[in-house]
Amino acid sequence: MLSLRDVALTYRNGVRALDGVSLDVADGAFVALLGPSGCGKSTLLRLIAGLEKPSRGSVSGAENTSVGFVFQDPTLMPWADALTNARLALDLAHMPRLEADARARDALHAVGLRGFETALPAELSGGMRMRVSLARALAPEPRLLLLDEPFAALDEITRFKLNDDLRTIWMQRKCTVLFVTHSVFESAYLATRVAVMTARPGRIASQRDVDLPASRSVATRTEPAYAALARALSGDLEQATAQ
Ligand SMILES: Nc1ncnc2c1ncn2[C@@H]1O[C@H](COP(=O)(O)OP(=O)(O)OP(=O)(O)O)[C@@H](O)[C@H]1O
Repeated sequence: MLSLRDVALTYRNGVRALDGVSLDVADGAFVALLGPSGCGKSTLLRLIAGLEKPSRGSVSGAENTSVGFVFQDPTLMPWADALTNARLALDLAHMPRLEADARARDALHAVGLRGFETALPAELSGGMRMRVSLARALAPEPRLLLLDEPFAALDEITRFKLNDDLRTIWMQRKCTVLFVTHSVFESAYLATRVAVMTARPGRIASQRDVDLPASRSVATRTEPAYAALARALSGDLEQATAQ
C-alpha cells in the first residue's frame, strides 16, 4: 500500500536527515519504526503525510489515503473541551455539527474517554490528554495512522494501558499503523513488523516480522518469545547504530 523507494531528504540548513530509505507497508499492517534519537524518524513520518518533499526518491501509496497524525505532545486547544478537541479535523472539513459530534464522541469512546466529553485538557491527566489526541486523529476514520513517539512522555503503567488500547483500536478499525518509538520493548509488543533505522542520515537497516500471537496482554511481557524478540531487536539496533 505504502511504498518508499530510495528516499533522501536534506533540510535547507544542510542537515541530511534521511538517505536511501526504502520501506513497504502493507494494507492493515502495524509497523514500528525503531531508531536512535535524531535518526530522522519524525522526518520520515512527515514525508509520508506529505508535509515534506523528498530531495530524492519516491513516496507512493499515501496520496489518496486519509491520514491521521499523532504527535509526542498532545497539542490540544486548552480552552476547548475534549469533544471539541476530538472534532477539530471534522470542523476544519466543515462536516455538519451533528455528524461531527457523533463521530468525535465515538472516537472518544474508542479511546476509553466515555463521560469526559466536556472536560477541559487541564482537568485531564497526561495519559487522558494523549487519549484525546488519539481520538482527534481517529475521528475522521483514517486508513493510515502515523504516530510519532506518542507515549514516550507517559509513565510505564499508563503507557502499557495505551499500548493495549491502541492494539485493540487497530484490530477493530483495520487501519494501517506506522508507529515511531525509541523503545525495543514497545516496538516488539505493538507491531506486526519492526523496521530498524540507522543513525543519521537515517535509512532502514533491517526489518523483522513479529512472530507473537495476535492477542497480546500483560502475560506477553513475560513470555520467552517476547524476551527473545526484544533481545534480537536490541542487537539489530546496536548494529544499525554502529553503521
Ligand atoms: N525543519 C528542519 N530543519 C532543519 N533540520 C531539521 C528539521 N527538522 C529536523 N531536522 C534535523 O533532522 C534530523 C532528524 O530529525 P527528526 O526529528 O526527523 O529525527 P527523529 O529520529 O525523529 O529524532 P528524535 O528521536 O530525537 O525525535 C535532526 O538532526 C534534526 O535536528
